[in-house]
Amino acid sequence: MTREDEIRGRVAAAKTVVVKVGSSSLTQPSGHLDVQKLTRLVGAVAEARLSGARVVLISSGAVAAGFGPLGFESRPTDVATQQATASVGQGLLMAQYEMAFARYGLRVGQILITATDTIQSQQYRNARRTLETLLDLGVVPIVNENDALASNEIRFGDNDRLSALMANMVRADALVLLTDVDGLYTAPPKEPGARRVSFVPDIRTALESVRVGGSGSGVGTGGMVTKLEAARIAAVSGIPCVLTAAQNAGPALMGDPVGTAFAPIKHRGSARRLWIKFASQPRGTLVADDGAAKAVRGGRASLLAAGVFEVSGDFSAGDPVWIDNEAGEHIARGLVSFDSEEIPNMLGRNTDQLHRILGEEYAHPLVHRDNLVLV
Ligand SMILES: Nc1ncnc2c1ncn2[C@@H]1O[C@H](COP(=O)(O)OP(=O)(O)O)[C@@H](O)[C@H]1O
Ligand SMILES: N[C@@H](CCC(=O)OP(=O)(O)O)C(=O)O
Repeated sequence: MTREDEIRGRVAAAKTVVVKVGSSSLTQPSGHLDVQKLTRLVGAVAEARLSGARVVLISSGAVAAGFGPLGFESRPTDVATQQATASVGQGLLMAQYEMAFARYGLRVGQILITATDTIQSQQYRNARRTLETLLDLGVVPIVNENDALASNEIRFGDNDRLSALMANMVRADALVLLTDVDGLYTAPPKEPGARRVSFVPDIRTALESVRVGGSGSGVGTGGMVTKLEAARIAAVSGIPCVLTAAQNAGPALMGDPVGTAFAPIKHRGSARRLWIKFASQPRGTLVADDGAAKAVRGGRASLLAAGVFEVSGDFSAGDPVWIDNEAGEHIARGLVSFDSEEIPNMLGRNTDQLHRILGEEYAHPLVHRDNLVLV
């Protein structure tokens, strides 16, 4: 058996699988929602579900479903109107999914998610618990970014990365990315001579032999760039990934050699840490002295106030921050345990001093090692 066959086999045997479908696979050429395409996709997902897999569907398409009913000729371009359109379209999109899955006797549940909602450990655990419970109940969770509320800077930006993060969160055995091309090509598919790549053994070196571009459809957002990012997040999370056209959803889920398969390059790491690494948008910086930087780089140390001499940014306890070294290089990111105003008083003080001068609640690391990832 080749390595590719093994990866395809793992996708077919997945107990939990995350399937992501992009706007370009759910829309007509005009950009409006294409109910037939959605219905066909649901057929493939329902079949996997009814054969025993737990399936999470990450679906774009809220803006596509909303702009027609609002009387717009085309997809709006300004953020506020896009967000309002998504708010209208999300309900319409879910109504179509509910109807389509009901034909198979399946229930769906909606989850709308934003980066900031899920970066703090409490919310992360809540999201994870809700997803697990939905899956235990046999429901197909349908996830989209919370477009109506997410502000531009903190958006995941597209659903590709979100799908890989969700695959992590639910500890999926496979990720299937569905789009409007039948796989990764050696160059943007419109270019003459571009060929489909059927297997990527190591995503870290894939970009040496392929050229990727942005969205070709005008309705998608990330193009192949964000799909490869998603495949990379999956690969470093130990999750096999297949990228193919939405029409191939059924065969892809059954392990047939369609699209592009990406091999995982690591065993499964800590899902929580990967989430911090890939989903967080740091809101400030703690500058560590040489000793603390070395300890953090070593991999198992928390960042103590004693080893930090500078803080910048405006953040609250639980927010993500950069940890920089004295040369100003980012060495790690982590979730900080104190508000930015509390930290100046703590800098350079050891745990005893913090306890004595500021009180017990300050005698803790600025960033606990469980909430810290190296970059
Ligand atoms: N090397 C490549 N291989 C395949 N597709 C590519 C490549 N470079 C750019 N693309 C473009 O990426 C598009 C898919 O991304 P996108 O439109 O964002 O889809 P979705 O809405 O499914 O997220 C394809 O239609 C294609 O035009
Ligand atoms: N969340 C947005 C879509 C984001 C988007 O276009 O993503 P994608 O088509 O996956 O590149 C929506 O539902 O319209």
